[in-house]
Amino acid sequence: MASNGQVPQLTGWTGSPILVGVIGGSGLYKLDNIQVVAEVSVSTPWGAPSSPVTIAALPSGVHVAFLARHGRTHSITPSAVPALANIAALKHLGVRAILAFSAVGSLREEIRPKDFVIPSQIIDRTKGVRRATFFGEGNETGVVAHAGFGDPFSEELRGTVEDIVRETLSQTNPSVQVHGNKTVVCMEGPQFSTRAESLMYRAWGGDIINMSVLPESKLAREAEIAYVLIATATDYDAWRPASAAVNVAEVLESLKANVAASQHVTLALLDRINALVCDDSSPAVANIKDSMRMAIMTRPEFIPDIAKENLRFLHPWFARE
Ligand SMILES: CSC[C@H]1O[C@H](OP(=O)(O)O)[C@H](O)[C@@H]1O
Ligand SMILES: Nc1ncnc2[nH]cnc12
Repeated sequence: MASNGQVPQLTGWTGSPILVGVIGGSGLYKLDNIQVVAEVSVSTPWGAPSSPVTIAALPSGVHVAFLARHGRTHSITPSAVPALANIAALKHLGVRAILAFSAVGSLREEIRPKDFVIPSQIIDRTKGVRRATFFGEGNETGVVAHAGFGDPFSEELRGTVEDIVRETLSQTNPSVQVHGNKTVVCMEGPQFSTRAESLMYRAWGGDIINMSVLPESKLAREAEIAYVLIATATDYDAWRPASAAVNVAEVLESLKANVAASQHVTLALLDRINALVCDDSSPAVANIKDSMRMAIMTRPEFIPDIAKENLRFLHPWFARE
């Protein structure tokens, strides 16, 4: 913070690369108890992110980045989140790992409202209205890439995040349970599901449901960023016959406690995840780095210059081939 108490507003970041980014979901619009050192308005070839990126300094001196998915005033619908700009902005700052928070509905009795879930799989129920790739659309028409997405979350970080979340909450929020290896259904929204849909998602093997993990996680994969979802349950969606179907009032009731717990969890995670990704040879970094080079089908001489120029924002190696 500047000596006049104002946070410097920047248009770019010239400090050392920021390795860990946090995307805050519903209710989580800022990080508490971490010193904010700057706010950066990053402009990307895919437009402006949902909010300026807050740069914060941990007591260790490590810098981290924070972005509010729906904007700081929650004014962006799930379908309209500028996910390409959000991921590109974080990548441009140097981010190698994203911890993405999300409020979710529970499709299982044992996942109770206020519990935390670190999922391992996704079922896509979005409706094709969200641009879901950096390759082959918009100014990037003419370059085709197929990223691997069989394991949609970082397999190298997911278990560690789950352990740290469990360890932290056992001290700060002992009644909260932490669930791993679950499947998140991502629906379009903004309306919640019908009871029939909710029952169908259970039959498909869905454990939790949100409106946000796609295309965010796909774009992170294309940006070669390790991505982990930290889901906090707010409700039982619409599948329980004897209970009212989910509504916003019910979500808000759990959200306050979930956000307070998420702040504890974030503080505990940031230094440790940063330590895991600061080494180039760590599996979390090495296993994803350059993965997109192998995923591009179009020969470099056929890729339009504008596409190369834009994609260089994400992958500096791109236009030089
Ligand atoms: C407020 S209920 C529906 C809304 O909440 C979740 O948002 P986020 O993932 O950003 O926490 C869910 O995905 C919906 O967008
Ligand atoms: N039941 C639900 N469906 C979709 N997104 C949600 N976010 C929180 N609860 C949800």
